[in-house]
Amino acid sequence: MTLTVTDLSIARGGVPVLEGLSFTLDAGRALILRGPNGIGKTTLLRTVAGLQPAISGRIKGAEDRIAYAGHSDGIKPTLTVAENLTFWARVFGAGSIQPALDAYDLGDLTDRHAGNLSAGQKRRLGLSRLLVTGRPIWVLDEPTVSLDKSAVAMFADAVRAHLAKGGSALIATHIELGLEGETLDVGPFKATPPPIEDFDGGFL
Ligand SMILES: Nc1ncnc2c1ncn2[C@@H]1O[C@H](COP(=O)(O)OP(=O)(O)OP(=O)(O)O)[C@@H](O)[C@H]1O
Repeated sequence: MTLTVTDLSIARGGVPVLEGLSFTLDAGRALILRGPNGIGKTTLLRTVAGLQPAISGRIKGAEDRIAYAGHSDGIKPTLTVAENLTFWARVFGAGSIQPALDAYDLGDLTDRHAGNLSAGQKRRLGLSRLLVTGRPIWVLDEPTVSLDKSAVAMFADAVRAHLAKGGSALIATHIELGLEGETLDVGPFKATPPPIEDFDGGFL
């Protein structure tokens, strides 16, 4: 099923950031979001993931189908790596955590408390969580932050495998991931700032 975003306008902190944005994301495809810092990529991903409402527009095909990985790793520091994945697998009703451990080379860290992992290891654990959700649409915000070169390759491999199985991915990133897919520059959709209605010209 295709994710369809139509004429979407979104705000952050009450301030419009993007307007008139439309795109589709088909099964088996990746869409890479580009745009400068502060343009509204995170706001767009949060809106698509259902974490905040849009000002206007429509999002179709997202209901109960999205796994979101934002800036925070979303891990539970007092649980071990294996316990974290088992927790999420139970939440989503998924099976074995082994494929997730294998994909991100976490096998030697299974009994380590997540709070004691390095930043890159935490990020690998956070991304491995996607694999136990069973959700078809991955919505990912700067997923490679803190990852070294080999971990970036693990991530790209995981996304390719997900797409090959009919999943899809919407990814905001500033780096080149080497993934096949389309790119959407959100810059042209920057919202027009609202007029300042109570400005007192006499102040000048
Ligand atoms: N909690 C908040 N309250 C008010 N404004 C915010 C909040 N978080 C972000 N903003 C503002 O909303 C705008 C869009 O931010 P957003 O995080 O969506 O941009 P981005 O494109 O993801 O940026 P980056 O590439 O730096 O991650 C920015 O101007 C930002 O300063």
